[in-house]
Amino acid sequence: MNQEAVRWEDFEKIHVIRKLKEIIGKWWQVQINFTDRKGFLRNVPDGRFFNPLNPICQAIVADDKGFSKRLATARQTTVDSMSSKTTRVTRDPSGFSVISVPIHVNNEFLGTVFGDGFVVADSAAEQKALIRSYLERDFPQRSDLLAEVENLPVLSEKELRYLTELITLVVDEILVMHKFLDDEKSRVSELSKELGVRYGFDRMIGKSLPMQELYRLLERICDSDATVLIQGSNGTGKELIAKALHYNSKRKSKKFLVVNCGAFNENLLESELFGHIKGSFTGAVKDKKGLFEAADGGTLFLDEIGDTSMQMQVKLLRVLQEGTFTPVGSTEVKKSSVRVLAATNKPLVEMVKSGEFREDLYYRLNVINVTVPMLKDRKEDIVLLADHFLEKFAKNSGTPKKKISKSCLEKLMDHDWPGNVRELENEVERLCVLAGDSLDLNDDFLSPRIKENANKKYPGLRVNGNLKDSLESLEKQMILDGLERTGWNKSRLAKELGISRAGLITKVNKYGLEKRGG
Ligand SMILES: Nc1ncnc2c1ncn2[C@@H]1O[C@H](COP(=O)(O)OP(=O)(O)OP(=O)(O)O)[C@@H](O)[C@H]1O
Repeated sequence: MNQEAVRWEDFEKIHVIRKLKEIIGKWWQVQINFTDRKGFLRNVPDGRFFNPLNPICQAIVADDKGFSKRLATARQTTVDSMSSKTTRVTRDPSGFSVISVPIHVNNEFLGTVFGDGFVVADSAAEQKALIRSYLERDFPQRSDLLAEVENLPVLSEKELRYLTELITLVVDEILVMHKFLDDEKSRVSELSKELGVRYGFDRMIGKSLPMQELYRLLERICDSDATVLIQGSNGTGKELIAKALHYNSKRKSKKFLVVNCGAFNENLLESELFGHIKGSFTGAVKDKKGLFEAADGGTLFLDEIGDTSMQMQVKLLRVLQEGTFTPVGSTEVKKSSVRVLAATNKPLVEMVKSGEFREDLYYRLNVINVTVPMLKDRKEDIVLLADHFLEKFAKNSGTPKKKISKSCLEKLMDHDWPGNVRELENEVERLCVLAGDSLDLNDDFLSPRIKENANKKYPGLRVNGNLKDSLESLEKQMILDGLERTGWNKSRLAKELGISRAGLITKVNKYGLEKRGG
């Protein structure tokens, strides 16, 4: 796959990485996290989790200012690691040691494996003093924390080497995973055979565990005549599943017909499903076959079944139980051998309880239940799906296939996709259209809600409201972080920020960032 995303969430699922993190935490109370190429901490549940064994670090991240300092340290360390290619052990402004090992895949910098919350033997006394004064200044009420300074893990040179080795093992695991991803596409068929992994069923795409289970279920039920109830949120692929069931069944040479039960009023739906005879109502100028008759021998897909009235539910029950129905205005009982598939995004069980849906019909429909997972619960499918939609767009528009940038794909992975696969399909199409002739799809073209959502994960960056306020808040944050990082060395920071020292001093005064007590 030439455009794999960095799958930060998946790193946590790798057994070896989990074990290594556990060991590092247990031995040295060092919390291992990942930073992306911009230095943002990833996979930090709730944004704040920190090694519970280290009470000082816990207190720091629970405090807004302390947490933002930690983020600033992670950011700066990552930026410094970008060009170094080697492990860096540095110190954050509060006195703790920080270790970061860069992750490079195919010469591309992806981010770092980042650890903090310890001190090193050589400078332990000096670091502890710094930490004490930091705690006294920022946590004046927490004298208990001062006592904990003595319990902080002090790493000897040898231990630091071990720690580096263990973190490098974490990086190695990540590289192995990326290698696997790169090779993945070319090995799809081989893998399918070796591991029994399915990348699709009919035109359905997805290789996540829930989709694998779904394919297995579909395989087992496609040839049966039993009614199937397909449940899932909007855009999860219910209709696609219904089609796949039909075209993989012995009925495939017969018709597959779809009716959206929510789109008709009671009378029209009845006529649509069962047909009518001429003159049975105004506008019935000739006899019309209903879908149950037209789909005889094939499959009828009743979409939005949760939207049908109680009267219609009685009629549906009859045709499902007896295979018979009567066209509107007729007395003739007709027979049909149709396989019925029904779908809904409504909670039918609840509706049965509240009396809005007939229990007998529910059981009659739900002989086999297929529940389609939401896209946010199978994010590993996003890459494959996006690739599939890029290919589809290229084919339909007769243009070369475009490529989604890594950072853009990362944002797609961060989004929760309330509209599921349909929303993703629309987003990829939008990206392709907005990119015009360009083959590279980058963040600029993403929908604002997806961009915003990604930014929300990074505290400190405001993306809504007044532009001037947002820029000022970002400027203030950058200056504060920089001052702390450089130990209030304004000349150095001014140089780093690319502004004059006088300009920096004006801004420091404007934002009231003068060092307290200094
Ligand atoms: N697993 C998948 N692989 C490829 N395309 C998919 C997949 N799931 C959904 N799609 C595509 O996403 C779009 C929405 O799917 P579909 O209409 O089947 O969803 P639905 O659950 O029936 O939606 P609704 O509840 O809104 O009717 C379609 O274009 C479909 O082809």
